[in-house]
Amino acid sequence: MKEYLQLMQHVREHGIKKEDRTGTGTLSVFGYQMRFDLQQGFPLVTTKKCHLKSIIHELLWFLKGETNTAYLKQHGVSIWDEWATDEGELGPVYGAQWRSWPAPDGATIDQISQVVEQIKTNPDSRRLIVSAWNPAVLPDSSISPKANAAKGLQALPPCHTMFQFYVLEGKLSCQLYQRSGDVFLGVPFNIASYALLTMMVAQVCDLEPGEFIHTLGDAHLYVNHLEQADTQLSRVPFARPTMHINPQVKDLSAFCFDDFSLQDYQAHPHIKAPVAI
Ligand SMILES: Nc1nc(=O)c2c([nH]1)NC[C@@H]1CN(c3ccc(C(=O)N[C@@H](CCC(=O)O)C(=O)O)cc3)CN21
Ligand SMILES: O=c1ccn([C@H]2C[C@H](O)[C@@H](COP(=O)(O)O)O2)c(=O)[nH]1
Repeated sequence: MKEYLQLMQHVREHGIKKEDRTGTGTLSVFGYQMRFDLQQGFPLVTTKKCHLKSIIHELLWFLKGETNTAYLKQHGVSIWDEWATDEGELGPVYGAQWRSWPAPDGATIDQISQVVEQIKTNPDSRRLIVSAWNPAVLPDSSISPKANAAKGLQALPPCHTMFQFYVLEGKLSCQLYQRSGDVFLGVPFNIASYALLTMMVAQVCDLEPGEFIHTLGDAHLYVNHLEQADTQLSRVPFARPTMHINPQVKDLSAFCFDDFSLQDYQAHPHIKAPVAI
């Protein structure tokens, strides 16, 4: 995972001090791209142990179209708790926009089913896009994430805002535009999550996985993550692990946690860091 370490090194060296919504302060760069060939192993960061269980459950939760943390809680995943109301509501975040984007006539649009159908029937299309960025439900930035969720708005505007698929020579690639990336905590999750999504969509469309291309807007290291970043930068990455997916699943909505198994994941010890709220 040298690609990830290069991003971290780049932000550490060239990032400029920038204030942010959370009041923490960051080192920030604008615009950065990484490419991961999914035929060369699964891109899970190895310079700190990453909690793949949380990543898989979060992705399955998005795909179920859910926006309440109840499913995550049931599976011991707490990464969204800080932004949710006491009832677990996050407002219409990713799951809602992916699977039930509200149309003007009152109907809802299942962007995920539509894009899978298009990949199968019209693979040369240049319109294979899913967007989570819906200006009608963006939060009011003068109130807290929880207060927004209580009002039926998104607790946080989507960070992974839109992704596009591309089919060439039997391989499926995916490019994500992420408007804002917390390089230490969020980005390792985002890379693994979209790599997995690409593999799952490839399998249900009878394609091989190609590349995952990760394009970042504001890529930042929070100033209270610098020591942790330096520890990581002093470590040498291990070879990538391999992800096995149950080959029998041919419907994107039918995947469950036990359909995934990661092999040969060798990683340096976990590094703790506080999350900026
Ligand atoms: N500041 C910030 N960074 C993020 O990455 C982030 C947000 N806010 N808000 C919304 C979601 C929630 N995500 C999160 C939140 C927490 C962790 C985190 O604390 N990770 C720890 C523990 C992992 C676990 O419990 O499984 C880690 O060491 O990776 C990761 C992603 C990604 N997003
Ligand atoms: O999937 C995610 C979700 C969130 N983040 C990070 C990026 C920022 O540090 C915060 C969101 O704050 P904004 O002020 O809305 O940009 O969360 C991430 O890296 N990945």
